[in-house]
Amino acid sequence: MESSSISGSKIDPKLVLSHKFAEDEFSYSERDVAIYALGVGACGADAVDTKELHYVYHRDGQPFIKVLPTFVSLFPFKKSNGLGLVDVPGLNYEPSLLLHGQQYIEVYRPIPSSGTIINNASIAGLHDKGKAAIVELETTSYLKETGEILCMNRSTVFLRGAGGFSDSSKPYSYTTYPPNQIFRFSIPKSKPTVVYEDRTQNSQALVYRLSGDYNPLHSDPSIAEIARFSRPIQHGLCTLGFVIRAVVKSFCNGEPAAVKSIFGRFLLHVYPGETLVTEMWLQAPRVIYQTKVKERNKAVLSGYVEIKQIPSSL
Ligand SMILES: CCCCCCC/C=C/C(=O)SCCNC(=O)CCNC(=O)[C@H](O)C(C)(C)COP(=O)(O)OP(=O)(O)OC[C@H]1O[C@@H](n2cnc3c(N)ncnc32)[C@H](O)[C@@H]1OP(=O)(O)O
Repeated sequence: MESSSISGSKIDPKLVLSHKFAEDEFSYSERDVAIYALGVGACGADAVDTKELHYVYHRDGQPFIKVLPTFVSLFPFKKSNGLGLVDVPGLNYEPSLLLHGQQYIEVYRPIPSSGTIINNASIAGLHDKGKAAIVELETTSYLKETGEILCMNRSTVFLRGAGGFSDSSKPYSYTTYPPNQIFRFSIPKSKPTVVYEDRTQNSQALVYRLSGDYNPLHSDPSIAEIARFSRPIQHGLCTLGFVIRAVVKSFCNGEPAAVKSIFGRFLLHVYPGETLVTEMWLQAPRVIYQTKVKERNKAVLSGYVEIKQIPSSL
């Protein structure tokens, strides 16, 4: 296999994997946490929801607002040069054809409602899928004040048209992490433990982008068309935020600090305004989930959440 199908999309694995990102620092406030929560639909169905108001408001005098575990999925976007996958030597691709493929998150301690974070990023994987290249960006985030590790994000991007860079008959595939780190799961055939339905707003992506992912694929009809969609699509991480909020509500009594790790694979795009129906199966300590878009009856996301302690009432 040699060069790729889209001109200008040439990948040099050696160069890509040897790239070193500069350390990044950024701060966030409770306002950022609340805007994120609204962007992933918190209180969207019920403004006084007792399991959600604490994400956006100091309910009953609580000193800090609570932070959804997926808030940390924003951290890789806080790089000084934006997305983090631009200006990587040897990584040439057509940006309008980039799609978010998967997200894996580990949260090691309670997420503060404000703080200063230091990010360390590296390329953790590169795969040649022929029609596409897959790149995995791993970002470990530390609390600046104490130096403690807070979380890790592994973001997988699917670069349509950028595959075909292997120089042997075996497709190139490399990761820096052990394959067993991500739990292999299949969607159970049994009846789900909980089914949760949530309608996204027509303006959902326009609200979500204010949290820091300004890719015009999610806001600009002409860019969406170049990317081969009929209209702007929802950010994958916005959909993931909706789903994990449903898991926290259904299995953690609304307590976001109960979440240990999260995995999600984006199976198909979501258009803002569509209804997400999430089926969840409790397989302690995990909740396996699959989300479908009701209007098209298509699966759009599946994965699992690992929970520290399942309430005994479940
Ligand atoms: C700072 C971090 C950067 C983060 C990125 C930020 C940019 C954000 C962009 C978005 O939010 S885009 C919106 C969210 N994403 C989507 O809507 C994508 C939805 N998924 C799809 O449309 C499809 O799944 C796909 C990605 C186009 C792939 O479908 P396709 O039919 O082309 O693939 P297959 O033929 O089934 O498989 C080929 C090969 O690739 C592997 N694979 C398939 N899907 C994924 C995936 N989602 N993630 C990772 N890998 C995937 C699949 O296993 C096959 O590999 P092999 O099994 O053959 O080895």
